[in-house]
Amino acid sequence: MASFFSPPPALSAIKIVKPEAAQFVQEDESRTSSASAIPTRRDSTQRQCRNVMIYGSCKYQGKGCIFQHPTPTAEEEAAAVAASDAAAAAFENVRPETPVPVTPSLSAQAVNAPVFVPKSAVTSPEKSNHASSPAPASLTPSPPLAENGYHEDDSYEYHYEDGGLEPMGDQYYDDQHYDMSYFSTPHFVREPLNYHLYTQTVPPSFVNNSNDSHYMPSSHELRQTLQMRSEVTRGGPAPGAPLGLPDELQGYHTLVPLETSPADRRKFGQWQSTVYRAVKEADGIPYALRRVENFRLISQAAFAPIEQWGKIRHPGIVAIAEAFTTRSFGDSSLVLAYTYYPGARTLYDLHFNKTQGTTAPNNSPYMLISARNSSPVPVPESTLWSYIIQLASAIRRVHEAGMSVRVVDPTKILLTGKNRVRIGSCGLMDVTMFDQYARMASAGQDPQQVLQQQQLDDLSMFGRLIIGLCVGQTNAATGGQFQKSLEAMARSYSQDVKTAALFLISKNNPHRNITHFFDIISSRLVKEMDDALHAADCLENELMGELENARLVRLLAKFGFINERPEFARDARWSETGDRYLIKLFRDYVFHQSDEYGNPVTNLGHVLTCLNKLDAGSEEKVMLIARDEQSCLVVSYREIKSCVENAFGELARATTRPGKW
Ligand SMILES: Nc1ncnc2c1ncn2[C@@H]1O[C@H](COP(=O)(O)OP(=O)(O)OP(=O)(O)O)[C@@H](O)[C@H]1O
Repeated sequence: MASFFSPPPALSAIKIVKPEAAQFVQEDESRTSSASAIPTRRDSTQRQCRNVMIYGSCKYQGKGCIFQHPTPTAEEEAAAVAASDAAAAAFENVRPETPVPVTPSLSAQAVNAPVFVPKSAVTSPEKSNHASSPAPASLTPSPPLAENGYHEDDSYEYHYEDGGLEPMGDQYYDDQHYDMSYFSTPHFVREPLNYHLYTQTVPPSFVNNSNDSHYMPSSHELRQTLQMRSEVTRGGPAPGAPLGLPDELQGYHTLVPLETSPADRRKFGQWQSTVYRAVKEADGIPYALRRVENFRLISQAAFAPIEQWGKIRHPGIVAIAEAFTTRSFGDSSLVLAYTYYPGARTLYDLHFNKTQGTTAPNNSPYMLISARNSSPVPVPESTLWSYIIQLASAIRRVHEAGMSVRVVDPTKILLTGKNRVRIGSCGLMDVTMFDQYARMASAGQDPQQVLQQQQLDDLSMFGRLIIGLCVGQTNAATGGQFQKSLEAMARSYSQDVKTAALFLISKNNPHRNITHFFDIISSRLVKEMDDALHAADCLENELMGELENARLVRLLAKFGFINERPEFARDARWSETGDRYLIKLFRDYVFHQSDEYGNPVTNLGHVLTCLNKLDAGSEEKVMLIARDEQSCLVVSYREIKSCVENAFGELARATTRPGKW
C-alpha cells in the first residue's frame, strides 16, 4: 500500500498567547514557515536588529524599533533623522483623508498592515485609489509601525518583530486604475486579485443579454434552452414510439426513435427512413442514426462519398461520422451516423402546411419558438435571409469541395438553435443512388458534367425551398401554383427575396452558380455578419459569468479527495499533521463557522470569496483555529494553496494512473 506520510511539517500549531500590547496576533505568528514558537516582545528586545546586520544601520533606531542597536555615532544619528523625515513626508502624502474602518473580514494582523504605496505613485492623484481600499485605521506617520514591531523601508521591505525581512506586494490595489510603473517595482509580487465571482468586464448596457438578439435568446431563455437540450438528450422514447429495437448496433447502444409515431414517417425517395438517437460506446456521445430500411448494398465503393463528406466541417452542415449496413433490425438496413442536435426540428415541421395531420415532434426546446401543434409558423423576412445565407454558404462549401448536396429539402434541414439551420442527411443520396451513378459512368457519361448538373439541381431545389418557405407550401414552385406563389411572396416579402429565388431556379442563366448567387445577396451579408458577431459577444459575456465555476468545482473536488479519507481515519498523523492539518482547519474556516449563539453560518458569499482567494493564491492571511481552540495558525491563502497542491499531489502520485488535475 502506498504511503502518504510526508516529512515532518514545516508548519506547526502554536499556542494562543495573550499579546502584551495589542489584542491581535503578532505578525511573526503568521510566518508559518518558521517552526519555532512565538517569540515574545521581551525576547525581541534582546535580539540584534536585522536592519543593522543587513544594511549596517536601522532608520528607526530610537524611534520605536524594539531590537538591539549598536550605539550610533553623531553622524549616523543625523543621517537617520534625515531619512526618517523623508520617509514620513512620503508616507504623509498618501494617507487617506479619513481612515477607513477595518472590516471584520480582515485577519487580525491586517489591521496593522501598511498600505503599499510605490514611490512613483506618490504625486499622482489617481493613486489615491489605494486609500479607498480597506486601509488600516492605525496608520500614523513615521515611525508608522513601531507599535507593532515592523516598519516600512524605502525598498518596501517589512521589518518584522523577530528581525526578519520580507518583501511584500500590495494587497489592496485596485486593478482598474493601476499604473504600469507599479508593476515594474522590483519587489512587486503579481497575483490575480479579482476574486469576485461574476466579474463584469463590459458594461451590461453594451452587451445586453437580457433581450433576445437575432441568433441568441435572452440570457434567461438561453439557460432554459440548454437545460431542456440536456433533458432531451437523456430522455427516453416518447409514448407510442416503436419498441423492439436492438440493444447494440455496431458500437452504438440505447437507441431511441426520434419520430414519435408511424404517422411521422414519410417516404424519402423510394426508401422509408427512421432517425434514432443512440450513444456511441467508444466516446459516450449521442449521435443521430438514420436508418434506411430494406437497403441492399451493391458495392463497397458506395461508401466512398461518405469519406469525402466526413471531411466537411461547416456550421451549416450536420456532420457525418460514419455509415454501415446492419441486419440487427431484422432486415438489411443502411445506417448513417450524424452529429446529434438535441431538440432539433425540421423546417418542414416548423414552417410548412401539413397535408396529413402530423403530431408534433419529440419534446423539443424550440417549443418556445413554435407552439406544439401542426400549424406552420410564417417566416419573418429577417429569419428568411438568415436561412438563405446560411444554406447558401453550406452549399458553396460543398460545391467548392467538388461535390453536390443532393438533398436541399425542408424535411432534411434542421433548425438547431435560434435562426440556426443546418443541412442534414448529407451523403444519404450518394450511397443510396450509387448504382445509378455507376450505370451512368458505364454508359460513358462525363463525371464532371454529371457533377455540374447535380450542382445546378442543388440551386433549383434551394430556389424552390425559398419560395416554399415564403408561402408555407412544399409545392409552391410547381405548375399552376408558381404564379400564385410569386404574387403571395410580393405581398409579404421584399423584391430582393423574389430576385434571389428566381435566380436560383432560372434555367437559361449561364452565370447560375453559387458564387454568383452571393453577388446577388451581398447587400444582406453585412447585417447577418453583425448579428452573428453580436451573438458571439453575448455568448462570451454569458461564459464570463460561468468562468469561475469550473475552478471552484475542481477546488472542492480536491478538498473532497483530501479530507477525511477513511483509510487514514485511525492515523492521526495523516490528518493532524502537515499540509492535511492545515487544509482541515481551513475547511472548518470556510464551511464550519458558527455565530456567537453557536448556530452554523451558511454564508455562500464567504465560501466563494475564500475559495476564489485560495485559487488565486492570495497573500492575504487568515487565522485558522484548532478545534480545541488551544492553538491557531496564521497563514496566507498562498500557503494554503500550496498545501492543497502538495496533499493532492501525494494522493495523485499514489494512484496507479496519473491524475488529470
Ligand atoms: N442530426 C439530428 N439531430 C437531432 N435530431 C434529428 C437529427 N436528424 C433528424 N432529427 C430529428 O428526427 C426527426 C425525424 O427526422 P426525418 O429526417 O426523418 O424527418 P421527417 O420530417 O420525418 O422526414 P422523413 O420524411 O424522411 O421521415 C425529426 O424530428 C428531426 O428533428
